[in-house]
Amino acid sequence: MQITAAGLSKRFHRDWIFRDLTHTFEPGTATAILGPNGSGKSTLLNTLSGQLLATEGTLTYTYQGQLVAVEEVPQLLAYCAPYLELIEELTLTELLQFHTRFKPLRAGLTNEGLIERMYLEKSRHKLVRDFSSGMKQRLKLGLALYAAAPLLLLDEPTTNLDRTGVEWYREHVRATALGRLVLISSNVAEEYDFCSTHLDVTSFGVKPTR
Ligand SMILES: Nc1ncnc2c1ncn2[C@@H]1O[C@H](COP(=O)(O)OP(=O)(O)OP(=O)(O)O)[C@@H](O)[C@H]1O
Repeated sequence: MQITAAGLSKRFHRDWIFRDLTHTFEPGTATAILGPNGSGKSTLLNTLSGQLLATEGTLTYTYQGQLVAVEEVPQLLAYCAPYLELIEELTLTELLQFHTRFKPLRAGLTNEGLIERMYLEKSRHKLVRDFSSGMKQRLKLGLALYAAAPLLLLDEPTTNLDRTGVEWYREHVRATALGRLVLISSNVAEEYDFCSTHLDVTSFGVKPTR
């Protein structure tokens, strides 16, 4: 998946959140979107993925050499963010059965295989409502990282994770980033230190890290 932004700007009411981003997010690359609280990282992530309408500028999406209409982007993306909710009335097994019907897992991975990768075997039949906040975050991340989607969006991915959870995230994000376009909104270096590009939402100074 490739996203090309030209003069991209977003305003809420009278406030410009970001202005004039011109940048191509290349397939197979990972970009960290950085900036202090309230600077517009989540807004940029949601605008780039077509979930929020830009105030000015254009976005062009391509996948495997074909233009993609903005309406088709949701089918191609996997998203993990603190403000996205899980269906808490389902057990883990039920939730995976439901979720993977419209967001399939990558080839060769079964629901049971994903449960094992998330180390949630003992919670197969537990209601998601009764998961700890760290278990919920691991589940949200597992669903996004292991979805068969060429665009991966992660907003504050280690929210609620303990040390073991952070290490789990670091291992699995690297294992699943290959070949995808990955965008990570973050303030925590260990969430994005593998990213090849850093994009500061307050300045749009785009700099490669290596
Ligand atoms: N729907 C909305 N209507 C009006 N203002 C909004 C809306 N969504 C976000 N904002 C404002 O846009 C600004 C940027 O918010 P955003 O959530 O994108 O920042 P952020 O950098 O992701 O913050 P954080 O690091 O705290 O998650 C904030 O001032 C916020 O209040």
